Amino acid sequence: LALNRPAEVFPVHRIYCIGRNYAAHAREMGSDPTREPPFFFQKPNDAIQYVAPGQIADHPYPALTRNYHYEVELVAALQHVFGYAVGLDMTRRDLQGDMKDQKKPWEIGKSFDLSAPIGPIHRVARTGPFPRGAITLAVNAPLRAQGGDLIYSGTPENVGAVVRGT
Ligand SMILES: O=C(O)/C=C/C(=O)CC(=O)C(=O)O
Repeated sequence: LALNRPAEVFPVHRIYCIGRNYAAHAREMGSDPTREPPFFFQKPNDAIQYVAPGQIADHPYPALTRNYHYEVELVAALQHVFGYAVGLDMTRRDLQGDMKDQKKPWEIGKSFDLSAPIGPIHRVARTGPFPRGAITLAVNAPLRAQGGDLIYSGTPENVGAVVRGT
């Protein structure tokens, strides 16, 4: 995975995502954030779709779903914390919902090719830590969402459906 300086890369080992890390997102998905702590799920390495700064990526609308969602998240690249990036935890929400109903793992809804688009990693040595700050996503222009191993830290709230391109 590329860093924000040319010719430097971060070798990705595992991709962990934190589920229901933000109370507002737990609520918007219909669960009660006071009843359970956050938890982890994983995406495979080929979920990564690197998007260079200033580029518009061609992201395929995946098979099987009729309700494909974006979730924008702060990503921490670990070696302690080596750096930060902004990533999307793309979600086949209808398939995830079916698995939730059956109390089964969410893999089919969360863990598929290109389901983890991500920008460059910014070294923490240059940025410093982020004790607070906004995470924003512009969907076709307007702002919609705030908010070794990569930790997708969970979406704050305001997830939304992806509209199939032409
Ligand atoms: O509770 C749900 O129905 C859905 C939760 C998620 O999709 C969890 C996340 O991916 C997150 O918290 O970012």
